[in-house]
Amino acid sequence: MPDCSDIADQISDLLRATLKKSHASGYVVGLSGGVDSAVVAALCTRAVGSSQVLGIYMPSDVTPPVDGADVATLARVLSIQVETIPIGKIVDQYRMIPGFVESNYLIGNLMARTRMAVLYYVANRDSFLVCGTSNRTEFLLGYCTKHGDNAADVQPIVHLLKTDVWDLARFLGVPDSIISRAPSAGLWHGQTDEDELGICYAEIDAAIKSLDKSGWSPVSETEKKVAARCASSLHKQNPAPSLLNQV
Ligand SMILES: Nc1ncnc2c1ncn2[C@@H]1O[C@H](COP(=O)(O)OP(=O)(O)OC[C@H]2O[C@@H]([n+]3cccc(C(=O)O)c3)[C@H](O)[C@@H]2O)[C@@H](O)[C@H]1O
Ligand SMILES: Nc1ncnc2c1ncn2[C@@H]1O[C@H](COP(=O)(O)OP(=O)(O)OP(=O)(O)O)[C@@H](O)[C@H]1O
Ligand SMILES: [Mg+2]
Repeated sequence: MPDCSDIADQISDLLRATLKKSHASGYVVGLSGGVDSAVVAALCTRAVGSSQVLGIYMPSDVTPPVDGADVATLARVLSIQVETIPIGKIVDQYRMIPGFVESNYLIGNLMARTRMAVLYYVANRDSFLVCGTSNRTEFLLGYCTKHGDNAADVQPIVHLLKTDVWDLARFLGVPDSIISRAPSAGLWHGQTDEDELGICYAEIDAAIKSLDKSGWSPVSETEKKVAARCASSLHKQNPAPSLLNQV
């Protein structure tokens, strides 16, 4: 991977150019206490200044208090404003759907889409853009809620693997408590990315690098698993199939 300083400069250029072209007033970022959103908030601050960055912390009924503490530490370090918008009661309203089925999976995806709706509400309210936090590993694996946490106006770190995001976090001075925590979507108690995916990020990223080199011809079992997951979630990356181009 190129030098972190070059990467941060390139991303800052993208963020400045996107904001200028849009005539928007700043960036809104969903802050979870996790490393992806922390890195994105740090990059936005570096690019456009802390007064043009607004963090939104959206705890649910299953959010551990440590997340809020890490968000507060990050806000202090970056000197950015953070609004807390709890989503528990909003998500609860979905239970009024006739025949509602209670499951971590269904509620989890509703939470991710609720956070997306809140971020766009704030963007509309303040004439801001929603800054995305997807990294290349989760983008390729489709490890995200479609039209939920992957929905944004700009995706500054989507070309970086998760292991590269950790390097960039260290370079940017993201607090250690955030860098050292296990990645989690936080959609249910005890959820971690690596448990749900069944492979650790170091192995996934090594497989992606090897696939990049071989032109995506998988050899090892891990490469086969990763490639299969990527193939089955391509619909999350591509525009919805339509006949538009045939008109
Ligand atoms: N072939 C196809 N062509 C077009 N569309 C297709 C499709 N197959 C499914 N779909 C659509 O996609 C839907 C399934 O996708 P989706 O709704 O995303 O749901 P799905 O991929 O099943 O679940 C989301 C996964 O991402 C994880 N997640 C979510 C949010 C945040 C994070 C995080 O790391 O922070 C992780 C979550 O824990 C879960 O494992 C289907 O219900 C259908 O509407
Ligand atoms: N409690 C929350 N409050 C605000 N935004 C959230 C919350 N939970 C998730 N999000 C948003 O959803 C995004 C996707 O979550 P994801 O877990 O992939 O990233 P992360 O929490 O920043 O880092 P990590 O993957 O290491 O946990 C977050 O980056 C953030 O923008
Ligand atoms: Mg997280």
